Amino acid sequence: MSIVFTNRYATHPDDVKHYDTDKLRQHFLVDNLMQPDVLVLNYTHYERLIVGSAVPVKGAVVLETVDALKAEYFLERRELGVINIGGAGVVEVDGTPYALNFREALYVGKGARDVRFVSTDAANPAKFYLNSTPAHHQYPTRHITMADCNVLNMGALETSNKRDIYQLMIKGVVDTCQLQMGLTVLHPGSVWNTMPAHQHDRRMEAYFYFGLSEGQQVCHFMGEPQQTRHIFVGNDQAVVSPPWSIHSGCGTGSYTFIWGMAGENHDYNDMDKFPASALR
Ligand SMILES: O=C[C@H](O)[C@@H](O)CC(=O)C(=O)O
Ligand SMILES: [Zn+2]
Repeated sequence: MSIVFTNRYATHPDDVKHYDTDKLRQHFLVDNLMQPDVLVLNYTHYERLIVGSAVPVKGAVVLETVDALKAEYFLERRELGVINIGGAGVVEVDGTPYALNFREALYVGKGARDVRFVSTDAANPAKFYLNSTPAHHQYPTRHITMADCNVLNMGALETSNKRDIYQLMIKGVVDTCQLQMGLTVLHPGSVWNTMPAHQHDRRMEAYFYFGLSEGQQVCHFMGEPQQTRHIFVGNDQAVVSPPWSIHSGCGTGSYTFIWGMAGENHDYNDMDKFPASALR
């Protein structure tokens, strides 16, 4: 197994106004996820959230620490959220195995020393999406299934945004220091997510898109509401959303995405909404 590590600094909205397509992609698109037998870690300087992945095929992928953390072990001062979007797999936390099926999640609290990812069947490997943020308190490690989580039924077919938001790591379901994560599944025929769009200057967010058919893309909208930009996103790619940015997408086909947030509070509903007519 090998490690791919990238470092991404934060941006100012006045600066981003002047970015062309390539520069927007360089700063916000994450297109190196889900590489077999690689621990992928993209360290963002937005709330120091790490966007990563582990796809174990030949053996286990181990959550090794990296020099940038200057930590004895990866979760010495961090918490971790894991969601499996592939075949059945197991996450071992200090020797305790947690079986994670498709769309199931694991919260791993600060202090876990040995975390490793394994696929149950190498021919249909698990694909673990990872978000990790700094933590200052140790909360218990928890396995969360789709049945355990809170579900929001949003949108309508008439507005092409009928979708179900599965809040896997959310206040009331699992205790975390700052991490919130969930899955949003679009109904057939619906292509818009997060419309009306919103901003939450208290928290950053990352959107990871998957389940797209061959050749399909999601056009992800970002920027300040009055100064939007777009990024075309392919399957298994993510966009890092700064606190000042809206984050919304429209697919050329159906898709699912994982959202992960970190920042000031745990109030999922404290977003500032912008109707389509307010966007520029
Ligand atoms: O702050 C919350 C996040 O942006 C997402 O949960 C929104 C979302 O999945 C959707 O509306 O489709
Ligand atoms: Zn949001």
